Amino acid sequence: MEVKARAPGKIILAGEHAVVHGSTAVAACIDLYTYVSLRFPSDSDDDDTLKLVLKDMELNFSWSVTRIKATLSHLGSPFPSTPTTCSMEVIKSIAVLVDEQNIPEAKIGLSSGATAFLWLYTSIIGFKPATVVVTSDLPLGAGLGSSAAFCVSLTAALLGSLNSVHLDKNHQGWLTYGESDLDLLNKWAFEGEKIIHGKPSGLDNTVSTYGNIIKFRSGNMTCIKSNMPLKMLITNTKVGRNTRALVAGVSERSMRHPDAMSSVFNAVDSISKELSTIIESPTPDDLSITEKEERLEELMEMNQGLLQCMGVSHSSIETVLRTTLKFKLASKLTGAGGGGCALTLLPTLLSATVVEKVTTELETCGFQCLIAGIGGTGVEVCFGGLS
Ligand SMILES: Nc1ncnc2c1ncn2[C@@H]1O[C@H](COP(=O)(O)OP(=O)(O)OP(=O)(O)O)[C@@H](O)[C@H]1O
Ligand SMILES: C[C@@](O)(CCO)CC(=O)[O-]
Ligand SMILES: [Mg+2]
Repeated sequence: MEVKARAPGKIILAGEHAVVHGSTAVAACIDLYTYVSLRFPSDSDDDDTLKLVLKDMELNFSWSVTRIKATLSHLGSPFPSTPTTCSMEVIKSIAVLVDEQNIPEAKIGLSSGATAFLWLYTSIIGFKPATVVVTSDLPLGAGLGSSAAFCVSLTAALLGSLNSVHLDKNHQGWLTYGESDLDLLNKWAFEGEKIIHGKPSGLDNTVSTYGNIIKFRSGNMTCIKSNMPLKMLITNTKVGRNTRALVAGVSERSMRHPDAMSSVFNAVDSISKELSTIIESPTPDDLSITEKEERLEELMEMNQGLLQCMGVSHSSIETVLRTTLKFKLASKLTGAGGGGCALTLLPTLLSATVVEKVTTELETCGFQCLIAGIGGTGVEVCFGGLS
């Protein structure tokens, strides 16, 4: 049997980092996906290996199931309906299994992904041989939620292989999970994100699971129905960074300056709330589309200033801000910052010539630009053929 799953990446319109400290954030999924295929060997195959193939990275991991079982069977796996946090002790045991794979130094960042994989696989499936193949449209470690899309798509494929989920396995093409299965899936993906991020807010896995545009605060989400066109240029500075280190850096700063940082987080909370109100408010209302766009641009600039206060901007992001400002366009970093991607609002009346000019200038700096569709469906699974 083969189960395929795909989960989208995301952009954060407002509230990254502050959301880890209890502020509101607004995020939308984008139409770039991570894909997972899960295949169990037939009973006649004499196969004792669990394989993880990271196709885009040209990396093949393979573990003996007997060896994994010797390391983890004391946990009582599998426990698919009880999402559980991987303890530090178990992370260390899994790290030994991952280290044995001799990941090249240049790709060592993938070890946290491999650790999350082993935790999710053994917790949900147990000790069974299988081959899991992962591919992704998303740049890794660039602020577009690759870690969450990885955890969500993997969990979707794993849960999809169980008989306990409520899915029509004869359906041809992509299928969405029902609400209670989605809730379970999201909880497991959050446990995977904890292994990769350290202290995630849950925003990224939630938007990848449920899709749409969401407002999120302290683990609770509300879907936002946008009443205006939202076209964003995404610029990838290609400066690598790691969300875990950036999140830890903000927490350290907030321990050194608790009062000042709490004011920063409060200001971000107000920005996210105002931004979601503007997006949702009916048009024509008291504000025209252009007026709404101007307010959004101002809020994005304010949010970017506060992200600078948190210490997560980067000279490459400042270059994007300066370049887009020459064309009177507002930008902010998106995701964890420290490099990675920036968002630029493209107003409805902006001419195609200006979009082309700004894109060319950003690309001349060595950056990569794209316009993604935002706010579509979240995670999906597939058992049959895909047309
Ligand atoms: N397709 C994938 N295959 C394996 N591991 C992955 C994959 N995608 C992400 N990861 C894991 O997630 C890590 C990147 O996560 P990180 O949170 O730092 O960045 P991001 O999720 O792309 O950005 P952000 O969290 O700011 O949105 C990778 O180093 C890897 O360990
Ligand atoms: C930086 C952060 O706010 C968003 C990363 O995409 C971390 C998180 O919310 O877990
Ligand atoms: Mg991430």
